[in-house]
Amino acid sequence: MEDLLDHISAEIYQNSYVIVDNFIDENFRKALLEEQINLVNQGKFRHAAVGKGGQKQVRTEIRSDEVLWMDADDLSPLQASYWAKVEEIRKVLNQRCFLGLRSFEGHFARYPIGSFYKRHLDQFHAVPHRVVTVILYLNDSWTSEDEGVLRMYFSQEDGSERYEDILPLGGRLVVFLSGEIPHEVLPTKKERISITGWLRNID
Ligand SMILES: O=C(O)CCC(=O)C(=O)O
Ligand SMILES: [Fe+2]
Repeated sequence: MEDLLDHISAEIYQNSYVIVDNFIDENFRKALLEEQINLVNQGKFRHAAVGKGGQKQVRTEIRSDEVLWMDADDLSPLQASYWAKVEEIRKVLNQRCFLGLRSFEGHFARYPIGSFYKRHLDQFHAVPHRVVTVILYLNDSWTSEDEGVLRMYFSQEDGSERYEDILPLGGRLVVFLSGEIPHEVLPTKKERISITGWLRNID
């Protein structure tokens, strides 16, 4: 974990994003996935909203995933174990990148077949406190035919833009600066399961 934390902080510092494969081992991934599927089956997931506070609304033309927010005071042992790993990332990013990260918030996400999340930034006027986005994919298998990629956009020095498509491979962790990298989830052809969270500069 030490080397990995070094790697994550160095990449965030230099490139504003990092992708780590096999961030969790297969047994842990399968257990988290099973727990999440049970919660889905219990009807606990809701259409995700966009915006914040009074502005919050379900806009399925912008995002059509379903989410369940994690309750920091009521985490299952598996969730607590993932939370602890994110806590390590939070600390190393503060030490090496001076990001002043104070807390984490996160939700489970389920993208049913055909769902997507249009291009956006995770940090904007309504949610200014999200500094670092942390996504963990839990899917059993994924190929390019399943689509549903995370597309991240990068502006280049000549003013043009390039993008990179990231498959939501199980065990893969994606970390990036919430206010710097516009991204979207392209329509998925297979149910797509993940945990998305944000390290914030408030408590
Ligand atoms: O699941 C993903 O790949 C990205 C999700 C996302 O952009 C978000 O929830 O803000
Ligand atoms: Fe996002």
